[in-house]
Amino acid sequence: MINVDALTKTFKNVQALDSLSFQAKDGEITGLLGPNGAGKTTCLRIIYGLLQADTGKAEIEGVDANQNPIGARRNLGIFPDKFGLYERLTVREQVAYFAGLHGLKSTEQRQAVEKVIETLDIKELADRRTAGFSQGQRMKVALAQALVHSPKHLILDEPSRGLDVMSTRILRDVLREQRAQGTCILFSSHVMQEVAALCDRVVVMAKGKVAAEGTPQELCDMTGEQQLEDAFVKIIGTDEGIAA
Ligand SMILES: Nc1ncnc2c1ncn2[C@@H]1O[C@H](COP(=O)(O)OP(=O)(O)OP(=O)(O)O)[C@@H](O)[C@H]1O
Repeated sequence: MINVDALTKTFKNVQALDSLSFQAKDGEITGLLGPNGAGKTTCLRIIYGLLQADTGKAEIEGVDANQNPIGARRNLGIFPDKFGLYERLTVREQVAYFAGLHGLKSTEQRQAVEKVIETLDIKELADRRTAGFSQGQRMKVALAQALVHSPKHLILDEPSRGLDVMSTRILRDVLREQRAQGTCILFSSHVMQEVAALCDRVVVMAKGKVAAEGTPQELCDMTGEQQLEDAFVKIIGTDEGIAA
């Protein structure tokens, strides 16, 4: 489980997070939905230990991400907002490198790399260097890096940005498979269809706070709307920055 407890973060005079609290449970896909600038990336970066919160804490399976980032990351697969790939490495080398960072060695590492290459159906890419890869191909490599150590928690920042329909479907299938295996999945998005299609629970964020949370049906019920899109607009007070 991921537990976000009263996180605050200020950049100079911008309050990015304002006492943000929510939980993402195992075996569920939790969507962090909010307009541009709502604080989604800031929140995810604190969870994966890249940023220090001013106050509050983020815990992965009870491990504090700020106090023990290495311990927290052991349990975490990260699909970051900018996936920098090592363009001189082949896909296989790259995924193996990440497996190594997570402590997988020799046979165990080789098996994990081959397994994730097979799961994501990227055998044809495996021995190519990633320089010049398309957005969808880069996404698959980033996903392979995130999954290679079979993490119990998976965090994805705007995972379907720039992807075509086929790549988006592959991504969704992988996330559903991971959920079926009990993985705790947290992803951010400002695309409503994506959230509606995938999420068990939605945390609607605006101005660094939780504006509402619940299942898509609960969000409709609490706003008296039939369509999720209308519910979101009512909760946030505007449709600016949210994509249908
Ligand atoms: N390093 C930084 N320095 C200054 N301001 C920052 C920094 N990182 C984030 N911010 C500000 O904090 C606020 C929240 O940004 P954040 O990137 O977390 O939002 P977001 O919900 O992920 O937005 P988007 O959907 O546009 O990616 C914004 O006002 C942003 O400009």
